[in-house]
Amino acid sequence: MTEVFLASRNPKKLGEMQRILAELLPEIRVLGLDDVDPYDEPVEDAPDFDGNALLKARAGFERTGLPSLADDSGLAVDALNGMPGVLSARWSGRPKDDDRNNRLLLEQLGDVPDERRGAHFHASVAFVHAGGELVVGGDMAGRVIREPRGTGGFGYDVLFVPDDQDGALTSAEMSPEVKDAISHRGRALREIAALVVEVLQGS
Ligand SMILES: O=P(O)(O)OP(=O)(O)OP(=O)(O)OC[C@H]1O[C@@H](n2cnc3c(O)ncnc32)[C@H](O)[C@@H]1O
Ligand SMILES: [Mg+2]
Repeated sequence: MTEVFLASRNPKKLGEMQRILAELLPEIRVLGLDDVDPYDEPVEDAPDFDGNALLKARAGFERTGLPSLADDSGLAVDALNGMPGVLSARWSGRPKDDDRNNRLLLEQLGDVPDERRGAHFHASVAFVHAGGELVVGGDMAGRVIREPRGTGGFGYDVLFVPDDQDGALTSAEMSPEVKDAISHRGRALREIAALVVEVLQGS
């Protein structure tokens, strides 16, 4: 069984990446941080998504010796000048809490009219292995609505209506397959996939 380490503690994110990778490499085992001996995880203090993805993937490779992937992602809201951005996970403070983050975002955007509620998700996916490292990005454009809708996905999905798919459903109301097809994470992971497959099949 081919193994890749995915340096993430977010089970929903891990699940999405596992799903997308399984399509490309049916015999793949994706290990998360909970599946390996604990190590001191790096503080996600880089100024941008690429930097944070790389520092998580580098630490993963150094500690496990396995080809390692990491995703750093977030929601960039136009009316907030691109925030929460790299601060998305803990926007309303520690410990990380998706519902509290969503409530805070809604409050902050309370006076922002519909035509100025544009936003996009970004994911940077880094891949670090014995032969080198690479980072690629993907985006999903849309807008922030005024109350949560849907039970799928995670994080800010309940508040986000992607422009794709007629701009009707939130990314929490879409099937997992549709979200993967249009999401920031799906786009970035599919772009990096050829190299991942090559490295994993050769190992
Ligand atoms: O760092 P790891 O351990 O991978 O897990 P994390 O949840 O802390 O992940 P990030 O540091 O990359 O923060 C990403 C945050 O951005 C938000 N986010 C990212 N992708 C999302 C998506 O597809 N749908 C909804 N929210 C998303 C959500 O709040 C995440 O917690
Ligand atoms: Mg994080």
